[in-house]
Amino acid sequence: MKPMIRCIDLSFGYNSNLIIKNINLEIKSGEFVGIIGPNGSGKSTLLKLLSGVLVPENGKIYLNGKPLDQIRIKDLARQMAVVPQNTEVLYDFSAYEIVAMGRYPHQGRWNRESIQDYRVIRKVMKQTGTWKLRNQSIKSLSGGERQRVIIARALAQEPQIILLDEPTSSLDINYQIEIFDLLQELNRSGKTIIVVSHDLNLASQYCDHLLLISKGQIYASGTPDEVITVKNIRDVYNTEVIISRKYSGRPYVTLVSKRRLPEVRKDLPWVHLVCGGGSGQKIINFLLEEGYPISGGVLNQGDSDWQLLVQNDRPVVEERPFSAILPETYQELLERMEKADLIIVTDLPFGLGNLANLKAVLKMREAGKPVYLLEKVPIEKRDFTDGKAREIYEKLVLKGAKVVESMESLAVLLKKGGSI
Ligand SMILES: Nc1ncnc2c1ncn2[C@@H]1O[C@H](COP(=O)(O)OP(=O)(O)OP(=O)(O)O)[C@@H](O)[C@H]1O
Repeated sequence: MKPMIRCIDLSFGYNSNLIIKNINLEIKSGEFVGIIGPNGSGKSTLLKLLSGVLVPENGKIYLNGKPLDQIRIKDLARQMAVVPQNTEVLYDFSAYEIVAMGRYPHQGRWNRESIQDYRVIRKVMKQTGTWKLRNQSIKSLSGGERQRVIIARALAQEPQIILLDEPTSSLDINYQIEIFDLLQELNRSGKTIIVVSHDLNLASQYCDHLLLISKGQIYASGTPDEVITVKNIRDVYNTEVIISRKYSGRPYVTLVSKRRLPEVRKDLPWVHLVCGGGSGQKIINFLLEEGYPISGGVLNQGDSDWQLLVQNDRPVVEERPFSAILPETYQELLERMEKADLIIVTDLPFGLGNLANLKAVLKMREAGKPVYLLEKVPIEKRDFTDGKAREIYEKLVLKGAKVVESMESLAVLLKKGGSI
């Protein structure tokens, strides 16, 4: 599919100061794109270039294959609507009148409002929950209500694309969620949404694609999982964070004061985790927040536990997606496990592809390394190796590996020092 928006070598500066430097990007129809980045990195400037408010110094922008600078203003407004950062309205219009202004690209110079205009205005005001506010003065509305009216005005243009510059910046958390829910609904109904946001967690939760801007360039572009990583945030914001995936399944950023950063604490034992398929999420979150030095693996690239460890910059012994553990990876695993002070095995399913993990754990236990088996789901229910996994598991228990039934009791044991 052809991109809806395409930027080639885009550069722009106010005066002689280059703010946007050689940006190349493509946005497809139906995408929900978030533009994130620190203050002054150029997010609003990029949005203004995309909407044609600013003209690039160099490079080209195409909208549906046509150069943006060759599209007449009214035609552009039928395809693209903008919700600017400052939605302060100076005049005392009613909410209805504000939304009606969005119909201008569909009206001739002297045209009055038609039945069709009225129908669209009513539809978009109902869609945004603002119809009941239609006779109220825009000045009398709360920030959240006013923002929804401004979004309704954008929708009244009946555009394919809506660009929004920090639409939730002055809103409380309730309205923030409400606005992003509304954007999601609009996106699901087919609109392409491009939103600048300072809120990494809202952007991560709602957007399919993120552009992380740093010093006028795209530092990272991809899914929230690809972009929201400890390393990217450290590099671009110069800030330490912990990334977890507690509720939505999307990366969630927790800010950590540099003073109490639980960066790998040297006084805590090194924990190696054998996990996979999300079975390690809770324990990884706990260990990261407590500052344990941790590693994991063997994990297949792309696995959710692999993702969480990699996003948090922790060492992982990895294998290609869907590939079984190869002999050289097994060797690497043994070396990694040898360095650890203890090993935790979560209640992951075992198949022939990852059975070598369990073999390595047994080898370590035989050499005296403490091993904890976190077992909420019994091994019989997750053994897909015709009993081979169960056999190793039983040997492990015989050799003194400790079976722990809940994350909470494991946490208590670890706090006591973790030795068996
Ligand atoms: N009209 C202007 N004239 C001169 N410089 C400007 C103008 N608008 C923005 N700038 C400068 O361009 C740089 C990028 O600004 P921009 O508003 O695009 O950043 P941003 O990433 O949206 O920032 P923020 O998150 O603080 O809103 C900043 O250094 C800013 O001071």
